[in-house]
Amino acid sequence: MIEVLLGNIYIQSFIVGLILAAVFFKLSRRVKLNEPPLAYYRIPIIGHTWSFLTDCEKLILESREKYGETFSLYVFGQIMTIVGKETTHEVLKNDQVFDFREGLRMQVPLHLIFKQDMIIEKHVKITRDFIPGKLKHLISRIQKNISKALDLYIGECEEPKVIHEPRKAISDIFAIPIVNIIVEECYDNEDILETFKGLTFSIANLFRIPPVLSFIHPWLHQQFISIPLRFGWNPISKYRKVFISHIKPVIEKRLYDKKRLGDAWVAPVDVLQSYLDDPEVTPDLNPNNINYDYTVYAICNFIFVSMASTLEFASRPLYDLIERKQRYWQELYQEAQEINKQRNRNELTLDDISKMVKLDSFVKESLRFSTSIVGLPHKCISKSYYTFANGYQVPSGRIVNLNFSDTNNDEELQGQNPTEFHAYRHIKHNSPATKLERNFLIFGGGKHACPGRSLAINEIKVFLHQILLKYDVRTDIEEIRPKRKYLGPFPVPINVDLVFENRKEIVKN
Ligand code: HEM
Repeated sequence: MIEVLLGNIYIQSFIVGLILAAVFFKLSRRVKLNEPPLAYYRIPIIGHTWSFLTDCEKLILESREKYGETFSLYVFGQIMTIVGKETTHEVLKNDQVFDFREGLRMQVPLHLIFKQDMIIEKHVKITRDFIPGKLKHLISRIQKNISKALDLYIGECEEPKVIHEPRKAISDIFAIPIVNIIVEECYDNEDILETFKGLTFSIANLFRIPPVLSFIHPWLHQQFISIPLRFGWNPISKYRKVFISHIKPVIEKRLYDKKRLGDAWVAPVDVLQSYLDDPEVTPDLNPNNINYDYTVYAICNFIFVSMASTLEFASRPLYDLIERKQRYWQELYQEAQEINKQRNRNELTLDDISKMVKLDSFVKESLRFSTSIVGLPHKCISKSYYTFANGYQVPSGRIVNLNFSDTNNDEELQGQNPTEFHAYRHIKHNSPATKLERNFLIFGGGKHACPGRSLAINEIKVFLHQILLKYDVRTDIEEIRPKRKYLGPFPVPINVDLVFENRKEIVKN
């Protein structure tokens, strides 16, 4: 019967008419938006993808010049909007409309890796409470651990010592203080160190998978990258066993000591303890009743967020310093020595570290130069569309990227010669590296700005301070920067051999 009906030409025309009417009705109800100009491209489907990957700097600069502050590009099968210095803060401040986590999810489904959104929320809260509240206490441990790690991975260099793959050595050095902050007892446990680093790199590598399927539809890429996770594979599963075998005895001992000593028990100051203090994880202080699954995912989330960015950016200031050795090394050494003398070579306090103003400004300038050309993808999550203050409108679901180079190259925001590395440009504005400002975007901005930034900056400063006092570092390679400056929008990491030698001049009190 149905076949007969469908075979009838009148019925067929009626069905096609209905479908067309439905499509027309839907389209006519869609509000016509005043979208940002879509930059011209020659090849359909490919759009701007090729130039975005091979010469992003030129593509962004030329599009900015031609179309103004806000424009769109067609990359990997979807339109992305790029906003410049005027609109960047509108995106960062408006977290009800522009969501960075959702933006990241389009690339890697972090919510499936860490299982629950709640873990991410709690993690952010714990970082916000823990880092500023405890940094004063942690700074002593950070110094001891960086010093130990330097001894371990660089050591005494009576004779010049070549460090091959310094990026790896620097990651190893930074992993030690970070692990110590997460689980105090485990910082020198090799299995745990390897687990923490392995986990960070496994998740970070997922971001490197090019979203080729997005050429057909972005949804397909998201499904493709989620398939292994939906079928039970998870980068965390690989490390779970080692993790639990080491963390479980630590948790059991803490709970046992707490019960035994009562008020006399001094709780360790670390991230694990912040989770153990949560009644959801440890409802009755019973070691047999710990929500280990939750603890593992929560700690893994902390590891990934704190390690991935710190390890990514930690080596850059050292390379910048070596590249500009003639100009800055001696001056920064003198500042380090002066502060060291004032403290009688005792451990530094946070106040002492904040007195390293030249080093701080140097680190800030180095990080300013480490930002990608465009980045921090935010997804527009408003119900139907959003209208920017400049009048342009973007539909819900649109990815909005920030044009960092527009902010970085602006003379009004950065001062004279913004494209040149000028280490002390931030001193006169009394603007330390941890301060969130319109001209410094590496830590984002608004309500979701990085809550771990004071930890990261202090670690980098302590690391450089100790290097300056102990070593003379050089490279025998003439051009340390790779020929190609950017890979897509990201700066190509520098990783040339470094030669360390003990500093000949003895530090005198
Ligand atoms: C040089 C090192 C670091 C860089 C460049 C960095 C950068 C960033 C950026 C750009 C964001 C997004 C900000 C936004 O949405 O506006 C962010 C968020 C975050 N960072 Fe960092 N970060 C670093 C180190 C750390 C460390 C060491 C921790 C933890 C101890 C940490 C914890 C977090 C958390 C929890 C968030 C999410 C905040 C939220 O969603 O409200 N970061 N970070």
